[in-house]
Amino acid sequence: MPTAYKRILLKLSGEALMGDDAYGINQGVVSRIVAEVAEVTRLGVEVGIVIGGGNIFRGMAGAASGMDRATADYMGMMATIMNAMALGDAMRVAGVAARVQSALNVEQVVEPYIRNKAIRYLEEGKIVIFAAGTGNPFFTTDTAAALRGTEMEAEIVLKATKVDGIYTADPNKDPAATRFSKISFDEAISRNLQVMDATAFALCRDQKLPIKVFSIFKPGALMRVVMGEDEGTLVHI
Ligand SMILES: Nc1ncnc2c1ncn2[C@@H]1O[C@H](COP(=O)(O)OP(=O)(O)OP(=O)(O)O)[C@@H](O)[C@H]1O
Ligand SMILES: O=c1ccn([C@@H]2O[C@H](COP(=O)(O)O)[C@@H](O)[C@H]2O)c(=O)[nH]1
Repeated sequence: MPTAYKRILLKLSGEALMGDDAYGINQGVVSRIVAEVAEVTRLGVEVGIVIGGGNIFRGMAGAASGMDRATADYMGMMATIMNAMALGDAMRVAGVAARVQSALNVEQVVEPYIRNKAIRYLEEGKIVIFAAGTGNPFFTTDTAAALRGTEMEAEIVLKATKVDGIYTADPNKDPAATRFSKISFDEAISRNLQVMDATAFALCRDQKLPIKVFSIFKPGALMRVVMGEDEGTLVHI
């Protein structure tokens, strides 16, 4: 069976990397994610990854506690670099070819984001892990996923998160919330659904780049999404 997509941009939740731990990176979780991504690349799918930072630092929390927002956001972006390095190293251990590129310059540690080089890596079958979000404060890694997905000419952004799709309300707060199997960008934005920020939704809508939201905790879900099976919630034009 052919895959539904040739090139995908996978947004991995930072918070999901904690597993059952209180913070940080759970190696068991990271190894399982690496195995699932590797399985997809073996089918010939080109994979770019944007990783979040919520397991280490979230800028809004810093700002809420009195820290300058931009400073807090730069700390958040640096947290995503740590996650990207951990993921890249787990890929190396698993024998999976991967490169980390950062939107903030930390050249002694990882290479800078260079669009053409990233595309070449993807064409060579290497996974590219995009670190440091967009490189700008006041944004999120969801928006970075929309941006890199557009730049890489991916066919879809896959948001792998802690819930199994988009609900009428946050399912962690409202047990009566029901899941959409698909929803338009306009409806997701007008309903102000907080699963993804409005900037990310708007960029994907304008670039006609669909999004699929699914659970990172559900084994095999990534493969099912890549095979075009019914999984999670599709956000469409
Ligand atoms: N309408 C909704 N449908 C689904 N989830 C929602 C909704 N509204 C809010 N959420 C919340 O959004 C969360 C996912 O977004 P969040 O930004 O917290 O995580 P992430 O982007 O996957 O992770 P990170 O920011 O750590 O990288 C879910 O865990 C859920 O609690
Ligand atoms: O483009 C970006 C991306 C991220 N940030 C900051 O990093 C943290 C962590 O990212 P999450 O998307 O929440 O996982 C975020 O809260 C921002 O503080 C950023 O400033 N710019």
